Amino acid sequence: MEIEILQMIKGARKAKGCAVIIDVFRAFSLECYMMAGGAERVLPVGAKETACRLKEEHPDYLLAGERHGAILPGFDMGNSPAQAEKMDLEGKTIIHTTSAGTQGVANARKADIILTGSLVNAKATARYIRKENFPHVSLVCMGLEGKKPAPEDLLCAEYMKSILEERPFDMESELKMLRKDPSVQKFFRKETAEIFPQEDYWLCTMTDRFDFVLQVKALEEDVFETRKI
Ligand SMILES: O=C(O)[C@H](CS(=O)(=O)O)OP(=O)(O)O
Repeated sequence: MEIEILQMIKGARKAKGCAVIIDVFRAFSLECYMMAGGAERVLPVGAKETACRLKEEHPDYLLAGERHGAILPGFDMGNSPAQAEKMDLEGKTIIHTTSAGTQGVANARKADIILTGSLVNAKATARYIRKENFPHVSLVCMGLEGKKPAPEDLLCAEYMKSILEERPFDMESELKMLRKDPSVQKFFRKETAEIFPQEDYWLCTMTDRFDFVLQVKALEEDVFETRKI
C-alpha cells in the first residue's frame, strides 16, 4: 500500500485512490457527532449558495455551516460538535458547508473513494483501509480554511499512517503538544469563545471515540452524501 500525506486544497486536488479528507477542527469531527446523534445522512457541499438552494428545495433538511468559523446567517447550526450534541438530529438530513473540510471533498475529483478523517474515528477508518487493502491512500490535511497547514490534521494523518504501517504512536504526548500550539488557543480565549467553544476542542480530540467509518459519494455537481459504512 502506497501512502501519501497531502496538504490543503492543492492536496485534495491531487488525491487519488482512497482519499481521506481530514478536518479535525471541526468539520469531520462534527459529521461523526451528527451521525452518532442519529442523523440519517449529511450532505457536504462546497458553495454556500448550493447549500441554501438545497434548503429551499428541502425545507425539512437542516442547514449547518460556517465561514471563518462563524455560523452563516439564516443557518440552523454552525460547525460545532458541542452545539450538535444539544440538538435532536434523529433521522435528519443535514446540509453542511465549511471553509476547509467540505471544500476538500468538493476538490477531490481524482479520488476513487472518499472517506472523512478526524481523530474521533481515526482508528476505525485506518482499520477499514487496511482491510480493504487499497493500493494507494491519500491522507489530505485540510488545515485552516484549506489554505494554511494545521497541526491537528497532520497529527491525525500521522496517526492513521502509523496504524496502516502497524507502528506504535504516542497519542498522549502528541495531544499534550497540540494543546500548547498557538493555533488552538482560539478554543481557550474568552474573545473567541462564542465561535470556537472550548468544549469543541475536547470533543474533537476524543481519539477513537467512534467505531464507524464515514464514506462520501457524489450526488450532483458540488453536492455529496456522507453515510456510515
Ligand atoms: O469551523 C471551523 O472550525 C473551521 C473554520 S477554519 O477553517 O478553521 O477557519 O472550518 P472547517 O472546514 O471545519 O475547518
